[in-house]
Amino acid sequence: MESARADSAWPGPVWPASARVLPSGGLAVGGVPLAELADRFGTPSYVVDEDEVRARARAWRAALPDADVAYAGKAFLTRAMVRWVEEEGLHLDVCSAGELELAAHAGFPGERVVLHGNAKSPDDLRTALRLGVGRVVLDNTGEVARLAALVPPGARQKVLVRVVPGIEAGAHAAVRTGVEGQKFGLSVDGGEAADAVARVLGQPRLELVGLHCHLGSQITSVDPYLAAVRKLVPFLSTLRDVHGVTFPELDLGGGFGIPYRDGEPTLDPAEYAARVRAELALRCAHVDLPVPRLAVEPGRWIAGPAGVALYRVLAVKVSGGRTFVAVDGGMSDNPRPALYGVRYTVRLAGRAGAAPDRPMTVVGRHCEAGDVLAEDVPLPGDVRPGDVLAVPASGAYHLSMASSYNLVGRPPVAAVTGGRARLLVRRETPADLWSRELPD
Ligand SMILES: Cc1ncc(COP(=O)(O)O)c(C=O)c1O
Ligand SMILES: N[C@@H](CCCC[NH3+])C(=O)O
Repeated sequence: MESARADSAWPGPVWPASARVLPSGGLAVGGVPLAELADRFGTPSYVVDEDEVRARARAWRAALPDADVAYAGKAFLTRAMVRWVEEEGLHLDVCSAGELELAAHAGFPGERVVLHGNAKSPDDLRTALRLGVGRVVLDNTGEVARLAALVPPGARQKVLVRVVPGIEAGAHAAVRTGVEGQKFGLSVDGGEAADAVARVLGQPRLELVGLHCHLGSQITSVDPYLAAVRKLVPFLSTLRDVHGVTFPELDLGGGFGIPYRDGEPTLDPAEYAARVRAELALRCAHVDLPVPRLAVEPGRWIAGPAGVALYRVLAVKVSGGRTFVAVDGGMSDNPRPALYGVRYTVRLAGRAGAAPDRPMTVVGRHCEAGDVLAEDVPLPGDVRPGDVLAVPASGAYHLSMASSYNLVGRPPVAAVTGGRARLLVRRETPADLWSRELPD
């Protein structure tokens, strides 16, 4: 293998820190050339840089050593990922019995798991109790009695109540969960949150340890989190006045944004920690409340920048004055451009040094015109079938949102570290796809 060396101009912040341009012009991540990975594991495929995941998990632990940092598994979850975040001392946020079972199978301690969901099924709740999850976040009033009825006599389940602070934050309407009038949580202003708290306090088998809110996703400023503190601390003070109780925990959720293209902002954990801590201390002092222990739930911020998606170019054509580069994946492995209009960076993996001098539109192989991976991105004019394209910031909400559309099969995941690659998840095969069908 060629030895990797740094290049001054790029790779930039949208790539894993280990990304290097090799003397041949190829791009390597984790010490492994991406073109080599494309040959070995096929395309499309996802590559995840283990060291990047671990470094990002550590950045949150270092910023908030006295808080619980729960990795939001919905962003990207495999057994290896569960082990990495467990070893880095994180907690884990799950939102289904499936994610919970996977975490348990990978040996993640139940006590460090928090279960979310606006519509938890009886199976979700039973599995949570069976596996001994540390916290269940209640999201509707009906759930209070449903959960309490499942807790065995003599036991108590720790819970939080998810509240809606009425704060607008997040990159797209579909991922704004702190505003009124959407499906998550219980409104502070509307009185539903106070009602739920009263109900939980009336359930001897539930132990209410605090409030939870999650504002939304891809948030790049700390300001909305400060606004959440300013909203929730007075509410905690009212609850103390009404019920005579104070709660030891406050979970402010996740949503921390990352860059998808050069020059885009990211949220800095150290800045978040300093400003949120200061605001919390100040607001609690104002109303004479003990400062609760903080919890945060980064998903995208930890997994996103660690992932690179690889595609092989199948066709290049000019049509209607535009150049289309068609690849062997698409909206089945990355629905995010279609869902949220996200714009990605694209480079040639094998000829990374070639000047990206023409705007081209990278499209997938699926049966709809909206199957566009990257619109008008600069690529070298001589891009041709057989070239491998690398798309950074593909670690979060790619595999976890992949589908079997057109029975193309979901891509494999290869982990890289220290110049070695290993397959974590194999490619979904046609047999996997039709094996669930019953005989006629
Ligand atoms: C409750 C909760 N916590 C954490 C997250 C993680 O979000 P992100 O990946 O944007 O950090 C989500 C998803 O938005 C969520 O719903
Ligand atoms: N799935 C979204 C984010 C939603 C986060 C989960 N609550 C994305 O791809 O950006």
